[in-house]
Parts: sequence; structure tokens; C-alpha cells
Amino acid sequence: MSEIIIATKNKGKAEEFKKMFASLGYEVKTLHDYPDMPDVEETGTTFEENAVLKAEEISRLMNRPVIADDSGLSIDALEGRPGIFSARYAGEEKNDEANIDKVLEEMKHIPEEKRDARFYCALAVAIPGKKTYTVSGTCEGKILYARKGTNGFGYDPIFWANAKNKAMAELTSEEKAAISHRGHALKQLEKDLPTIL
Ligand SMILES: O=c1[nH]c(=O)c2ncn([C@@H]3O[C@H](COP(=O)(O)OP(=O)(O)OP(=O)(O)O)[C@@H](O)[C@H]3O)c2[nH]1
Ligand SMILES: [Mg+2]
Repeated sequence: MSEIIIATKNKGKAEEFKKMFASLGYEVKTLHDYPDMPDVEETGTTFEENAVLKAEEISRLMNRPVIADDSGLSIDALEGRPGIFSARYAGEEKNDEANIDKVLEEMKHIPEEKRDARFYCALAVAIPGKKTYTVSGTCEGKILYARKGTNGFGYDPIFWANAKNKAMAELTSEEKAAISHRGHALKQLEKDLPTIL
């Protein structure tokens, strides 16, 4: 089985990537397997820029092909927030529960028809000596008024996935992968994987 390195320290993402890549015949290693790798500062202004920063820096340090994911939730009623700050919306310690509480509080008076939101995922593939490229995917939905479901990670319990008519956290990992921003982005990468890795 070929090995692929994903430059992430997020356990939820790592789980999803392990399952999605296993079905394509790849074994995923993440930065949990390489604890000496640094935290790459996300100084970009877009998901793409941050994904490229993470992939290129870790690829340079390891001298190997590396994929990075930068993703987040964009809520129309909050003018696109939390956006690229999704992981640290309620503070630098990156607490999913506190992030959800903050969004629920900000959205508590927003009516049903104004609760549209989408997840966005940019994946960057950095290969030593080659030009880095990116793909992206989105997932449309609505912000719920309270948590529903226990699967997934991040904002999944308050995100109503339009494509499944269920909360994201009610979906199995296979169901989520079929409709998620991450699943859609990976679909675009799939055909290139055998040639790049
Ligand atoms: O409910 C969710 N379902 C998802 O499928 C999802 N994908 C992303 N997110 C949110 O966006 C942040 C990413 O920020 P992010 O790309 O900087 O990653 P991160 O800092 O957590 O880890 P790393 O990959 O940078 O090491 C995450 O923490 C989450 O809050 C999601 N929430
Ligand atoms: Mg991050």
C-alpha cells in the first residue's frame, strides 16, 4: 500500500483522510506520526493560501510529497465568518465546543431562511521540485438552533447538510465523505494520485 502524508494535527480530519484514502489504496500518515514537525503559521488570507503554506513547508522539511487541508465554515448571516478562522473562532486553544457555543449565540435571533452556510475545503499538494497545486470542494447547508448528532468533528453537530437532509453529525463517515467539502475536493485529486505519489 502506498503511503501519503497529510500535514494536519486535527484528529477529526486525520480520521476522515485515513478512511477516504484507505478506500483508494493509500495508507495515511499525519503529523501525529511526525511529532517533531512544527506548527506552520496560517498567515494566508484564503483557504488555498493556508493549505499551500502548510503543504509546502512540511514537504520542504521532509523532502517528500505532502498534502495539506485548510477548511472551514462560512455563514452568510455572519458575513462569511468564521471562515479561515474556524478552528480558533472562540480562542487560540481551538475548542470545538466553545466554537459551536459562540456560533449558536451569534445566530440565536437569525430566522430559519437566513441561516444558509457552507463548508469549504482547499487541498494543496506539494511535491519537491514541482509546482504546488490545489483543488477545492464545498458543502451547502444551514446552521441549526442546537446540536444534533454525535459523529464527525468541529461544527458538524450544528450543520444541517442539505444533500442528506440530516445534521452532518448524524451521518456515518461514509455518508459524510460522499457529500462533504473534503470528499468533493478529494474526488478531484483522485485521478492524479497514481502519477504524483
Ligand atoms: O464541522 C466541521 N466539519 C468539517 O468537516 C470541518 N472541516 C473543517 N472544519 C472547521 O474548520 C477548522 C479547520 O481549520 P484548519 O484547516 O486550520 O485545521 P486545524 O487548525 O484544525 O488543523 P490543521 O490541519 O491546520 O493542523 C476545523 O478545526 C473546524 O473547526 C470543520 N468543521
Ligand atoms: Mg490550522
